[in-house]
Amino acid sequence: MSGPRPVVISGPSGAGKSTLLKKLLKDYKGVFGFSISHTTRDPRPGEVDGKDYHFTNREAMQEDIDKGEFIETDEFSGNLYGTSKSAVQDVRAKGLICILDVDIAGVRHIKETNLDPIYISIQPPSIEVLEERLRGRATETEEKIQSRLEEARTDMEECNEPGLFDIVIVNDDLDEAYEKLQSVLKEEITKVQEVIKS
Ligand SMILES: Nc1ncnc2c1ncn2[C@@H]1O[C@H](COP(=O)(O)OP(=O)(O)OP(=O)(O)O)[C@@H](O)[C@H]1O
Ligand SMILES: Nc1nc2c(ncn2[C@@H]2O[C@H](COP(=O)(O)O)[C@@H](O)[C@H]2O)c(=O)[nH]1
Repeated sequence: MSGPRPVVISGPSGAGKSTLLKKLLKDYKGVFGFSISHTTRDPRPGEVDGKDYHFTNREAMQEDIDKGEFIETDEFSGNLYGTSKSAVQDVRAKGLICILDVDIAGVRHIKETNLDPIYISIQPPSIEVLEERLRGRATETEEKIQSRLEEARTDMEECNEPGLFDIVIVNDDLDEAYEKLQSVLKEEITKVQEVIKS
């Protein structure tokens, strides 16, 4: 499919991906579109089905996976997550920059496809800060916090693997991290803005 390059955002749970993406989507209305993933986890307070995720159950999701409807899926912290082909096509059909928020296993799966996105890793300044953020968000049980921190240790080690990401952004100061994110995406943003103007 032609159009702007998609963007894959990855990084440990609690690093600040959603915070940065919400700002980006708000500041660049009509430029970006979010690929709405499927998940078997329960919605958090305030999350909306069909907006934040397609909340589903394991049986239904497995059936759709077996039908070949997903680009990639992964088991993360006891739940199934996945990007459906239609989630990406819906955004790209509108000429928008498609943003995918996936874990590091998802990044590796996407590398095997012909999507050709820009790969960005958002990292916390340290595991201690990450733990504080996860606890501060107050959305996970103690067991889930521990399992997410375990996944985070692997992510923090693997993110600097040569060729895996185009850029690793450390989200310490939010404004600085957002500046870096915008600057990596500038070329694609400009392309879409020029199409809008023409
Ligand atoms: N630079 C920052 N400084 C301080 N707090 C931050 C910063 N960035 C994000 N946070 C806070 O950290 C918490 C986790 O952020 P967020 O939910 O965006 O993480 P995430 O990477 O999207 O996690 P997940 O993958 O679990 O969805 C939130 O409470 C958010 O407000
Ligand atoms: N491989 C995939 N990973 C995904 C997808 N959607 C989200 N995620 C990742 O899951 C964890 C946890 O997310 P949370 O919303 O439960 O906190 C996080 O790292 C996301 O990036 C997906 O479609 N595929």
